Amino acid sequence: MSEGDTGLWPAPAKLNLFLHITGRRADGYHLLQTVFQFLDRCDLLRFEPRGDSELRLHANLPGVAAEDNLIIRAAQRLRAHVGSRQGAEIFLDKRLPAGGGLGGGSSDAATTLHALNLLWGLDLDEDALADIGVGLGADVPVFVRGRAAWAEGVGEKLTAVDPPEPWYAVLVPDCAVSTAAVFQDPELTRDTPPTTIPAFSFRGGRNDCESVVRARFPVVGQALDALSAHGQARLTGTGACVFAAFDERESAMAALLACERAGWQGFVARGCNRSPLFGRLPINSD
Ligand SMILES: C[C@@](CO)(OP(=O)(O)O)[C@H](O)COP(=O)(O)OP(=O)(O)OC[C@H]1O[C@@H](n2ccc(N)nc2=O)[C@H](O)[C@@H]1O
Ligand SMILES: Nc1ncnc2c1ncn2[C@@H]1O[C@H](COP(=O)(O)OP(=O)(O)O)[C@@H](O)[C@H]1O
Repeated sequence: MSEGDTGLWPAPAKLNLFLHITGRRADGYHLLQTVFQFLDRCDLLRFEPRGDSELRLHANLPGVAAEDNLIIRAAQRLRAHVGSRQGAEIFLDKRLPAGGGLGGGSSDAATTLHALNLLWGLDLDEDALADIGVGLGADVPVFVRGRAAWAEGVGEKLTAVDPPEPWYAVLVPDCAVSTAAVFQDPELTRDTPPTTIPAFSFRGGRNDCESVVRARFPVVGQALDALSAHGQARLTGTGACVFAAFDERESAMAALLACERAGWQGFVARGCNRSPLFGRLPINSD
């Protein structure tokens, strides 16, 4: 798929600018406070109608069966919600690392909900799509709504915010971090006192998962240390990706190049408070 193809739908990455764990629900899920901001780095999807009820996925994502892919699961939930049996041919050009804390799977699901809502003429509003999305994962609603957000609860209670939109150098350590394993670790900090939006500085911020991830996945700690030589390095989500913010693209590129010379892989991307998906959608384009 080439980016000039007008039939392409972007599914952007996100960063967690900070992540505090403030408690735990009776069902074991953790209560969080976090800020989500999008990146202009995206997976690309294409959707074509079918004359039958088949949902077919063509994806360059080895290791994830089509029926487990959040794209197919999103399409099935959407159909179940409206009682439709419409089919689709779906193409995924996976560009974001999977399982890196960049939310690519959740973002693919959100883009699928918006695109099939349009393709199938369902006319569901954003609230309905976000409700369908939260059943797929706590991160899906923020991608459906497409606005940088302060998030609470398990990540589904969203308040739109407008942090600075810096350039980020992102390192992608060669390891997959299991979100469930991090949340099960007895050493995890679970009692950070809740803070408020006005009290929070969008420039800084701590990730409560960092010490557990450093202990379990030394390569992530090494990536944080490598990037720390150039800026304030943080973990996104439960990792494995780490990032640092820069005012200028050139500074982010210089940091990335220095890390690449030391053997790391990564990319530079711009922070966006409006999801790149909004450039594609006919709704909410105010
Ligand atoms: C913590 C975040 C921050 O963005 O991490 P990343 O996935 O982005 O790294 C996300 O909210 C993750 O959301 P998501 O990736 O959808 O997690 P899920 O699949 O719903 O949950 C995976 C497992 O993690 C644990 N879990 C997840 C979220 C949460 N608030 N509390 C939890 O305890 C649960 O054990 C759950 O079984
Ligand atoms: N479309 C998809 N893209 C990426 N991962 C997917 C997708 N569908 C299902 N998955 C599964 O979800 C897991 C988490 O994916 P992802 O959202 O990329 O990471 P994270 O939750 O760390 O931000 C992957 O390891 C993979 O097993």
